[in-house]
Amino acid sequence: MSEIVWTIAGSDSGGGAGIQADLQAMRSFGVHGCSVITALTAQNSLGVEALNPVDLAVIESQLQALTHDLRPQAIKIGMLANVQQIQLVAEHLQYYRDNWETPPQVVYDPVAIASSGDSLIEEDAQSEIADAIKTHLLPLVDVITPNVHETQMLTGVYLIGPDALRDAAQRLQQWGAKSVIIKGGHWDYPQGYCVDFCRHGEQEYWLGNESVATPHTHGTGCTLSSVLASCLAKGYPLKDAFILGKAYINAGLKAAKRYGEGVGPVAHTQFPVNLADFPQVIEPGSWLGDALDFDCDSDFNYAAGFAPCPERLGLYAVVDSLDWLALCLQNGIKTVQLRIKDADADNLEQDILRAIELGKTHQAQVFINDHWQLALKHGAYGVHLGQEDLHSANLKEIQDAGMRLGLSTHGFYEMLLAHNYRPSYMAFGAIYPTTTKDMSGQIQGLEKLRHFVPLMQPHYPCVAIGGIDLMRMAEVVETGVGSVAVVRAITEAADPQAAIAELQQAIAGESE
Ligand SMILES: Cc1ncc(COP(=O)(O)OP(=O)(O)O)c(N)n1
Ligand SMILES: Cc1ncsc1CCOP(=O)(O)O
Ligand SMILES: [Mg+2]
Repeated sequence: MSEIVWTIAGSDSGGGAGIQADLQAMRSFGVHGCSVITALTAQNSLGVEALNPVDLAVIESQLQALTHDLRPQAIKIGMLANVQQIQLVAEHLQYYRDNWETPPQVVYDPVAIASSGDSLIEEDAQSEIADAIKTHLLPLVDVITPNVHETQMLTGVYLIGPDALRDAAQRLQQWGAKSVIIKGGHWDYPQGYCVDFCRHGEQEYWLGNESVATPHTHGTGCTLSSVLASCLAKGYPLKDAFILGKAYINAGLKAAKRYGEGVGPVAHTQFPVNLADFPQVIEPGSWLGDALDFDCDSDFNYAAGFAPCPERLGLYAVVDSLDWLALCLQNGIKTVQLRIKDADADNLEQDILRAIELGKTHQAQVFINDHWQLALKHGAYGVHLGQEDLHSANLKEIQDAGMRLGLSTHGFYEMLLAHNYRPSYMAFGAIYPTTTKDMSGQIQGLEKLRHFVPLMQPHYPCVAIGGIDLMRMAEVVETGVGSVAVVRAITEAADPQAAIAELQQAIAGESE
């Protein structure tokens, strides 16, 4: 545990929301949570009996103590009971931004109404509070996570459909929030589903799943924003944090129990491990995409379910020439990819044709990178595509031809997006830094690979790629991944044949 996350929020005497939920969620994601308490709410499962805002001087002293030591990578802000508290917290955030070398990422959950329906802000000052949030806080916020009611309160936009969510999110961005996640828990659109929307800069992400049938939803908003802050502190991209937050909430709702006579708390479980808890990435052309009226390009070629390939692909050589491909096959590698990045290469079609033939001669799985039309034309065993190819390649034709489809993924969001297509295998990368390709900002590391493999390997062969060599093979294989793809470990080896033999041994677990 090396990352620190602060929660600046209210205490919930009932133990289901506020600081009490935040610290539990942070613990589940392996970060150290610190707290700055803004109010001592008196509440139970039936409702809020008193707000009891904490004096500004007491909030200030907590912030000072944490500023002197325990500086955070991320801050989650929850209940701020009045305009003065908003101003004080904003002043601090501005100070961190101006004076700290690495200012923390700020996630703001603008808690206004508890799940019981009771107000969590001083009611007679609602419009002043909304103004103070917009003027002072939003310019300093990285991610704001309002629910439907809070979105309407802040923007005045009535959320009748997806375009209204887009509009409201853009307004919040215009007031300064870099990213907006609108939680659809109360939206029920389409009926029976929980759809959440994220606008990150200009990008849009929609996640959905069937609503979990439980009345015990207290603390879901606090929990989601705490998971987001924890994941951002760990360096995850927002879209991956969004996925994990939703999966954690779904698991918590399924495990939620009744305490008291009213609305029980969402349960706190662990880093999500069950695929069934993960949301669906909603794409145009999918059932949920249609239900939400997403524009769908006429040439969108959605296809799901591709021909299978062996469950464990073993050592997977990725090479850029026919000579290398032949050498790998001659030395017993059964999975090889021809990755020629120059689309105008003189002999491109000839090389692809020959690679396909060589694969057949050696009874090996030869995948063609990028050039899916030529792969189709010449009957390749399979193609390997990146996520950016998904909307341009003719997936239906690839599927109909019985050709295998391998897909690249970089993180949890892309993993779930790839899952929509039920590919033949899924690749995760880059596990380590590599000089073969610019993967800056996309290094996954072993910790994430340890999460990807148990989630996806029951459904697809999984491949680890990026910066893997003989030295690192043992720790990669230890994750359980059934295939390891390498470029330089073979092509830059002093003795490539010997390197292939050693890599094969290591992947089979036979090395010392
Ligand atoms: C096995 C395997 N995994 C990932 C990749 C990367 O593919 P892609 O994202 O299409 O990027 P380019 O290779 O085209 O640069 C791969 N080639 N093979
Ligand atoms: C093509 C690709 N995709 C993700 S990492 C990578 C390159 C892997 O090369 P190396 O094994 O030399 O690090
Ligand atoms: Mg590619």
